[in-house]
Amino acid sequence: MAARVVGRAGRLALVVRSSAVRLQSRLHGSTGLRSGSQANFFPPLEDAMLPSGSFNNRMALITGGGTGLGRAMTATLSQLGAQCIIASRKLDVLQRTAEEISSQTGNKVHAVQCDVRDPQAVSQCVDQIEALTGLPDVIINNAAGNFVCPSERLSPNAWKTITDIVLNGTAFVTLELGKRLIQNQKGASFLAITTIYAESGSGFVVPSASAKAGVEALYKSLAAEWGRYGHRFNIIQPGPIRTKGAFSRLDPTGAFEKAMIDRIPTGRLGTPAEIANLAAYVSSNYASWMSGAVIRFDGGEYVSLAGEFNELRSVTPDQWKLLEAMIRKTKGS
Ligand SMILES: CC/C=C\C/C=C\CC/C=C/C=C/C(=O)SCCNC(=O)CCNC(=O)[C@H](O)C(C)(C)COP(=O)(O)OP(=O)(O)OC[C@H]1O[C@@H](n2cnc3c(N)ncnc32)[C@H](O)[C@@H]1OP(=O)(O)O
Ligand SMILES: NC(=O)C1=CN([C@@H]2O[C@H](COP(=O)(O)OP(=O)(O)OC[C@H]3O[C@@H](n4cnc5c(N)ncnc54)[C@H](OP(=O)(O)O)[C@@H]3O)[C@@H](O)[C@H]2O)C=CC1
Repeated sequence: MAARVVGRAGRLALVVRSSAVRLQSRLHGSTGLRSGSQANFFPPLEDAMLPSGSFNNRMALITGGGTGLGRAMTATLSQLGAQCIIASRKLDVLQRTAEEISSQTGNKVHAVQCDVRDPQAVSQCVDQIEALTGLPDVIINNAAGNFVCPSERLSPNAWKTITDIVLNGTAFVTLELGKRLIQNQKGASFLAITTIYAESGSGFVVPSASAKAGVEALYKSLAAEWGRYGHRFNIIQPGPIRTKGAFSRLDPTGAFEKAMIDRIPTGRLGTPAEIANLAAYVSSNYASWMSGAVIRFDGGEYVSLAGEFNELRSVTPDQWKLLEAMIRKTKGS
């Protein structure tokens, strides 16, 4: 009896699987029933969302602001009136970005070299910022390092490099600025950019997952402790958004991108402008009651990966009739 049930279930699974695969390949190539078409429902809007002038007379520090998502956040804040400071290791990249953005927005963007792994360099960078603009009102901890690697291949220095940039770097920048802001009785909005796997953990990016989880604990803890000094601490967990920095280190051959898009319910990657709008909102006075928040911004990827039954999206209506009939026939346990 048991063998008959297993046999029938096995045959059904095969039928369901093979017809789903046939349908998938007819509609969308070899994999992914759902990629592409539903993205039309979710077009990305690229223009700045907040009223112009929302950041007038405000200073914003964005670490890693020379490239990728940090650059997009800088462009949006600058467009909305902020004077921005971007900081990272490569001064030439920072200077190019700063010139490009200020020439478009008419607002000054300053470039300051800083390796966030070095607490002394961070302290000197903050000295420079104080001299250039005064202490910032907005701090976005966006700088990061990452690469995919089986954990058994990680050297101690590989582990240290990622955790130093992501966790220690964020802590050094946050503590240095926090202490000086407290001394000067000035409030500020702190935002950390983490990732959806800071919550779940993920194989093959273990130093990054561990360090990003640490950043989330740091920001939630300080949200509780430093509200009394006028500081807000929030976190954005982005899903996949194409940048050279991330994609060259996480998907160097491009082999995983389609599978990744297929599992995103909104059917597409995010865009830098979309996350820049969210970061601007969280950092603005429109969000002055938001602190300790963790905002997942991933097109639905996290819940899509988490739900055990989500693969049933590929079951067709005819197959559902068959499945329902089988389930209804079952009596007792
Ligand atoms: C389908 C998937 C596609 C995309 C997925 C998209 C979204 C999913 C969620 C994504 C989350 C993304 C999170 C991110 O953080 S993306 C940000 C990526 N950007 C960067 O990493 C920019 C900065 N990175 C760097 O500068 C370098 O990559 C590095 C290595 C982090 C730091 O450079 P540095 O010069 O300081 O360090 P090195 O001396 O080169 O290396 C130090 C140490 O690490 C070892 N190492 C380096 N690379 C590797 C590697 N690929 N594999 C294993 N080990 C590596 C290196 O050998 C050194 O160790 P020792 O030899 O000294 O022992
Ligand atoms: N793109 C994506 O899909 C996702 C990105 N994220 C997060 O978004 C943020 C931005 O990533 P993204 O724009 O994609 O990638 P980038 O590689 O473009 O950005 C990383 C930035 O960090 C800076 N940086 C690296 N190491 C240091 C250091 N030691 N000191 C100071 N700055 C440093 C780099 O500048 P420099 O080399 O000049 O130092 C670079 O500008 C990161 O926090 C990342 O973890 C999270 C989830 C998904």
